[in-house]
Amino acid sequence: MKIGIMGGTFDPIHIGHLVAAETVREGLGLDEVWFMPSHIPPHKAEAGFSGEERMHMVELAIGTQPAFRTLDIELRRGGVSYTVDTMSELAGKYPDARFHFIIGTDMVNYLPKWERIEELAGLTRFAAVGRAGYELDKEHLPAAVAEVIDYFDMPQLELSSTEIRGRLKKGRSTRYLVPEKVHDYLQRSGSHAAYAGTTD
Ligand SMILES: Nc1ncnc2c1ncn2[C@@H]1O[C@H](COP(=O)(O)OP(=O)(O)OP(=O)(O)O)[C@@H](O)[C@H]1O
Ligand SMILES: O=C(O)c1ccc[n+]([C@@H]2O[C@H](COP(=O)([O-])O)[C@@H](O)[C@H]2O)c1
Repeated sequence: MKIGIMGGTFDPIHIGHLVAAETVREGLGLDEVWFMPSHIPPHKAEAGFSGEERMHMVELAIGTQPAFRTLDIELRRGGVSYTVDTMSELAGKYPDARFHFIIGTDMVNYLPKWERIEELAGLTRFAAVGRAGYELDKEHLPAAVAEVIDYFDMPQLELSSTEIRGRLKKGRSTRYLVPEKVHDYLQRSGSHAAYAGTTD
């Protein structure tokens, strides 16, 4: 089995995440992509939506693609979600699977700062998808890391969860930027009000 792991904070999930996952699924001929919300992201502020809410929105978002699944391993483990801990747990649980961890090119230059990155590079390959404004730059990476990165072009979507949260805060529309069911959930859950006091 060839499995893509789409890790993220998903605060909330948006169409950029889905296009990234679909691009790599097709490009590598993956059997499945597992969407994995982090508990506490290693290098950024804690999410505004709870883990339960973020997972629920991921479920709503991936509903119609049979190759997409959710993975709650990091939410269940708790604490800071270091990818190396997750991938070594997955390697033990699924010895026959080959994993491809999907990241935007914004994350690539930053890989050397990831927890125990050389160990992680022995546990998974990375599939980097083009993110608007970020060129892939493998030259500054340690060889062991550069070797395990595959690159895929995707339509550039200049979109982030930060943009979605900003819109929610201002009461602006998020329709079409997130899947319809996520949009409806955000409307119903009163998240405009929930985000009114946050700072980003
Ligand atoms: N528009 C996009 N195009 C390509 N990749 C993306 C896009 N948005 C996010 N990603 C990638 O998806 C993964 C998970 O992203 P994450 O959940 O942190 O979303 P984000 O939009 O970057 O969030 P935030 O704005 O809160 O930092 C990361 O590897 C990120 O690079
Ligand atoms: O393990 C690390 O040190 C590490 C550092 C930064 C990001 N990650 C993972 O990369 C994925 C995308 O991160 P983020 O912060 O954009 O949500 C998510 O699964 C994070 O847990 C992992």
